Parts: sequence; structure tokens; C-alpha cells
Amino acid sequence: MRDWWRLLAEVTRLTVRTDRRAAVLLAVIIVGQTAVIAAIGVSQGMLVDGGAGGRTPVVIAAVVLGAFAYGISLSVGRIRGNLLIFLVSRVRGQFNERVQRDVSGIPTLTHLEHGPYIDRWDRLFRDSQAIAAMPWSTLDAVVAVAGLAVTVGLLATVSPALCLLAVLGLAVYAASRRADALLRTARDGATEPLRRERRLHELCLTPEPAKEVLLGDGAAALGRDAAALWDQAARRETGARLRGAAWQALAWLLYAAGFAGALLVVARLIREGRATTGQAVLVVSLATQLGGQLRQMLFSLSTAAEAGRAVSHHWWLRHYRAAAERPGVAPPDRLTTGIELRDVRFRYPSADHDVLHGINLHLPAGGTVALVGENGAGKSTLVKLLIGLYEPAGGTITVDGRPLTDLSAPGWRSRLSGVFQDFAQLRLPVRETVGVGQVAHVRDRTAVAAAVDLAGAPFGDDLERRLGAAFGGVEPSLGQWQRLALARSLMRTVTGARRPLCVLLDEPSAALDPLAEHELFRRFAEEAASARAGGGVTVLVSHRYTTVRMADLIVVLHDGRITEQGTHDDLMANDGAYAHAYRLQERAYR
Ligand SMILES: Nc1ncnc2c1ncn2[C@@H]1O[C@H](COP(=O)(O)OP(=O)(O)OP(=O)(O)O)[C@@H](O)[C@H]1O
Repeated sequence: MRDWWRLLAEVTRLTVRTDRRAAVLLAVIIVGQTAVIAAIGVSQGMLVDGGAGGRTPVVIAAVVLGAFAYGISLSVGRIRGNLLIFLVSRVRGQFNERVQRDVSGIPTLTHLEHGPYIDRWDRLFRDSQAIAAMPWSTLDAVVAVAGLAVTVGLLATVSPALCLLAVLGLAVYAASRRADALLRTARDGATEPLRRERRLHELCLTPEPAKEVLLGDGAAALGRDAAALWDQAARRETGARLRGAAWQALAWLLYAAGFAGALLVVARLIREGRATTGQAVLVVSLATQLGGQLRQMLFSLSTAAEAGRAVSHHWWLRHYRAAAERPGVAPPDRLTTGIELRDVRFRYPSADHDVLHGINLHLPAGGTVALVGENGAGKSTLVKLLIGLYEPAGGTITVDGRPLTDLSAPGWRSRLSGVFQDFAQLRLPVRETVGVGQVAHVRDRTAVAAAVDLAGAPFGDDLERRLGAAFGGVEPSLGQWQRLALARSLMRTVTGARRPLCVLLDEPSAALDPLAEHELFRRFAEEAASARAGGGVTVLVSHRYTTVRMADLIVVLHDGRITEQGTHDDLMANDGAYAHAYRLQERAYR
């Protein structure tokens, strides 16, 4: 509950900061509406009694009060609705931006790959409307409760027995809570199937996977699977809604019986001369309003409760980010000993087994280290651990003797440079696609042009050209995308940023033609030389043994374990898996 109040305070502050005057006006309107509802009921009672007693001033006062209250309730209702939409949508936008910042500010990747974590922040995005409306649903609920108290008080002036009507309201409240709980359980259970359903649709609607889907004639089957998942989620939700509706219908039936009882009580009071006709009208009006007020209160409570369900996800995300974002110290200016992995073990969050086992490896300062091994051996995983995208499940990685986890994540990343096999295809204008390699220089056209030129990337003649056919731009080929990615990584070099402590090249030439590949390796050699001058380590993952043999140290991985390591000559002399694979490739290229 404390977390709920803290989030309420945070969203209220955000709302007031968004538009103080609109927020105050809306609060006044919501609070004032209770008085308006009571005034309408009172005016009706006065009108009937004044008319029956021939008291003209009372009738006039009743008409003025009633007309004023009714007019206000109609005109202010529209203003209230629009103010609410205005404030909630703006606060929702800011809240979503904050969630987005939190999610993308986490320096590791676990939260983007682990289903239960994805479901948490996915829920946060989906519940952001209810969260943004928290101050209003809470105020609405408080005002509705106060309105109910006023109504019950007015009913008690006619007969205390009429207060029983409010007790029946509690049954309606309990049924509504039950319906909410049923719906919540159903929705929580549907989060994962719905995420899978969205993914299946994306497979058919995104060009890269869509071509394989079309070739495999899989669109219909994927569509059916997606429909089945949707159906499963919808059936779950419909079932919960029906069960909830049954509970609520039962409770409202009870309330209707109470309403009928109230009318009988008033009829008896009139017959006994203990109540006036005006009081009868007041009771009918108030009892009808009580139903409406109950509905309003339940709606507000249920919106507040909806936000309440997201509260735990909200604070979880904050704590997760704070824990992942240890302040850390700055990395050393230059490496003197290098990077050391000791007994490193790693398991992906979604996996049930380790993919790296007991890795002991020294990456010497100024050295070039090549990682080789069959597909799935763990090479890219090792690179991801060096970047700090994941933390080892066991063992340590030290940089010049200091644990990598002691270094500030942004500080460490700012001293890395790299190109990856699964490079990003950023469908933005060329200047941004390349410039984000050094965000501070994204507007620096000279630097971006230099990086494009150095990488031999296309579209250097028009840096504002938009990339991506889906956005009305030009669609680069895969090799062109890879060159753009290379240009992105070269932004550090052309902007004169500090030398990288570690250059990570994970199959950087897979999509390049032979000439481009040759040029790329020439650049790598320069980059490695520049890194070496600052004690930097270059790590190269490649299946091309002619390139690999140039490395100072070659590490062979098999099934997540290091099976051989040494120079090319050492490993050839060893006559193990490396020598065997090298000779095979050499024969194939001869
Ligand atoms: N995000 C992930 N979640 C779960 N398992 C993963 C993930 N990424 C990789 N793996 C698993 O980790 C193991 C090592 O994968 P990795 O990508 O490191 O291999 P690799 O040696 O780089 O292979 P390749 O030569 O094919 O690029 C594989 O068994 C793979 O299935």
C-alpha cells in the first residue's frame, strides 16, 4: 500500500507540473459535483413540498436552485471530460517516456530477453492510462464516498431504516471487487499468449522474416496460430467477465429489492402522515442517485485498482534499473595488464543450462585475440560478457585487475568499439544512422561524412537521405547495411574520441564482398594498431582462418569450453581441431 501512495504522489506531481491550472480546475469540478447532486435532490423535495403548501418563495428558491445545479452539472460535465482527457493523455505520454527511459537505461540485456521481465514492463505500458488517471480516479472515489455519505445522511432525515440501502451497496461493492479480481487473473494469464500473438503477426508483417514465411508458405499457418493464441486470451477474458457479471447482477438484484423496500417504507410513512410527498420525491431521487453514485464509485475504485496492479511492476523496474546501474568507477585511461576471465560461467536467463563453463582466459593489453569455434560454441556470448551486456553467473572478469562490475557501465561502454554480426539496420536518415555511433556528434555532418567515407559506406553524397523502403526511403542491401554499421563504429575514430580499451569485432565481414572485406581488414589492422598503442585489446570472432591466423592469441571454443589456445604456429603444431579446420579451409580456397 505504501508503494501505491508513493506512485500516487509521483503521478500527482507529474500532473500538476504538466498544467497546474487545469489540474486545480478539474479537482474543483470533481469535488463540486457532489454538492450539485445533493442540491438537485434537495430542490426536488423543496419544490414538491413548497407547491403542496402553497409557499411561493420556497417554490421559487427550489426552481432557482434546481435549475442552477442542473445547468452546472450539464455544462461542467463536458468541461470535466475534456480536461480529464487532456491531462491524462499528456501525463500518460510522459509516464510512458519515463518507462521507456528506465527500460532502455538498463545496461544489461536480461530484461529484454526474459519472458517474466518483458511481461512486467509490457504490463506497465498497457496500464499507463490507468496510472496517469490515478489522481483523478482516487479523487473521484473519495468524492463518490463523500457523496454517498451525504445521500445516506439525507435519506436518514426521512427514516433511519432507509440507511439499509447503503448496506446493500456494500454487496454491490464486494461483487465488483470480485469481478475485478477475476478479470485481473485472466489478463495476467493472457499477457504471454498475447505477446506471442503479436510476435507471430510481426513475422508476417516485417520484411526480413516475411520473405522466409512466404517461401515456406507459412503465412496461413502462422495466422492460424496467432488467431488461436488470441482466441485463448479472449476466451479467458470473456469467461472472467461473464463470471464477474454474474456476481454483479446478483448484487444489483439485491440492491433493486432494497430500492423497492425503500419505496414501501416511504409509502407507509406518507400513509401514517410521518412523511411529506416532498420527502417521498427526495427519497426516490436520492435512491436513484445512490445507484449512480455507487456505479461511479466502483468505476473509480476499479480504475484506481487497475493502476494499483501496475504499481509493483513500476517499482520493480525502478529497483531493477537502480541495481543494474551501479555508479561504478571510471575505467583506466589505458590498459597495462589486460582483461582476465577467471572461471567464468554463464547461462542465459531463459535457458536451463550453462552456455559457458569455467572460462579462464587472459586477453593481454595491446594484443589481438581471435575466438574461433563451431556455431553455438559461445563466441558471441563471450563478447557480450566483455561488453557487460550480461553478467557472468559465476567467476570474474577483471580489467587491469579491477572487476568489470566495479566499473561504471556507461564509462566502460564509452571505451569500447565494435562491429557485430547481427548489426542493427537503423531505418533513419543516413546522418542519424551513422551519427548515433557517437550521439554527441549526430549533427556533425563533417564527422559523419568522414565515417561514411572511411567505411566505404553508401549514400555519403546525401546524408539526409532516408533509409528504409517502409518509410519512403531507399532500402540498402545487406552488405550496405553492414558498411553503414561499420561507419557507425568509426564515428569514434573520426571524432577523435579517446582510444578504445577494447575493440570487439564479431564476424564483422559476413555480408561484405571480397574487396570490401579486404578493405575492412585493413581498417581493422589500423584500429588494432591504434588500440594497441593505448594498451587496448582487439577481440575478433571469425570463421575465416586466413584472417584469424594474424592474431597474437587464438582461442578455440567448443561447447562453451576453451579447448585450445596459443598462436597460429602453436596450434598448428598441436595438430588439434584448429589445425584440422585450418587445413580444410586452406584446401577449399586453393
Ligand atoms: N539470447 C539467448 N538466449 C538464450 N540462449 C542463447 C541466446 N543467445 C545465444 N544462446 C545460446 O548460447 C549458445 C552460444 O551462442 P553464441 O551466439 O555465443 O554462439 P557462437 O559461437 O557465437 O555461434 P555462431 O558462430 O553461430 O555465431 C548457443 O547454444 C545458443 O543457443
